[in-house]
Amino acid sequence: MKFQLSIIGGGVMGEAILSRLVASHIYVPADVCVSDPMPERRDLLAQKYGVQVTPNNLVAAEAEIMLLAVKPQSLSAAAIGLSNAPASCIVSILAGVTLAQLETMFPNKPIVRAMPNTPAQVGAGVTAIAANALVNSTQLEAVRKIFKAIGTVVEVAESLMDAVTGLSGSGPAYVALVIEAMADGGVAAGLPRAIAMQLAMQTVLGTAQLLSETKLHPAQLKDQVTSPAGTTIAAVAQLEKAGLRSAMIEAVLAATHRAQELGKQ
Ligand SMILES: NC(=O)C1=CN([C@@H]2O[C@H](COP(=O)(O)OP(=O)(O)OC[C@H]3O[C@@H](n4cnc5c(N)ncnc54)[C@H](OP(=O)(O)O)[C@@H]3O)[C@@H](O)[C@H]2O)C=CC1
Ligand SMILES: O=C(O)[C@@H]1CCC=N1
Repeated sequence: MKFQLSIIGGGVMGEAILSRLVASHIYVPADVCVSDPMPERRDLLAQKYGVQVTPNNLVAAEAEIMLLAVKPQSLSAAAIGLSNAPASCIVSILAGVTLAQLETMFPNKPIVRAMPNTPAQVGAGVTAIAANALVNSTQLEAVRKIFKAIGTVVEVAESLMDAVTGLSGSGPAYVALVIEAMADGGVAAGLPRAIAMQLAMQTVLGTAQLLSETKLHPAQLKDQVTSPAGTTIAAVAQLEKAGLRSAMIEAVLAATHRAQELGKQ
């Protein structure tokens, strides 16, 4: 096979995955090909990572693993002529697009559906994967290795992939909104912007680390912070009044439903 790995679509996620794979020496850059329609994008990726680039998806399809990283709306166009792609294994990170749909486009191929997230850019992503019946253990291990390079990997039933998309796939945007809003609150209370941002970010990072390392339930942590008649319970009362928890639940459900809609297009 001409390439060990090809990435169809060198956008935000394509580059995030590529950058970590090259940095961790999982692939030799010359064995990787990225296909993208934009010449400027191709030039940038070739220069920055030393990989092969092409505007032609058929060229990129000559790879052991072909990773689809285009928008769901671009999939039909990107897949033209690829139904008999020589690729040994196909991996899709597209929101909403099901294994059944991919199996129709790529008949009789081993296919893995995956949902990573943007902390992949700094190796702190989380990716859920679900494979079809044709994926063998060597191929699954190779796919796991790709996603381990960008963070942690969990295997889920394919029926849960839209929910994963609604939670962790889209989740970095929710957390970013929370951090921005916390910093705005700090500024409203008189803190300089840069310090407010640092405090907000480190509070989110540190809290996630604390929960992860101690395995405390979030409610126990909240109880540890809330002194009787103190500052925190005054804030928590406001958050409950504003429906923060309900809003977050509805947000994850809305993103899950949207992923289901994207799969129906
Ligand atoms: N962004 C995120 O946080 C996450 C995204 N995803 C999924 O990853 C996929 C990519 O998302 P993202 O990286 O954000 O999107 P981007 O738009 O940044 O990247 C998609 C890339 O594919 C290129 N492209 C368009 N048409 C074709 C084609 N026919 N052949 C080859 N390349 C093509 C685009 O070029 P051009 O811009 O010129 O059209 C663009 O460079 C989506 O399906 C999304 O659902 C999954 C997890 C997280
Ligand atoms: O917003 C989207 O559709 C993509 C999928 C998950 C994160 N971003």
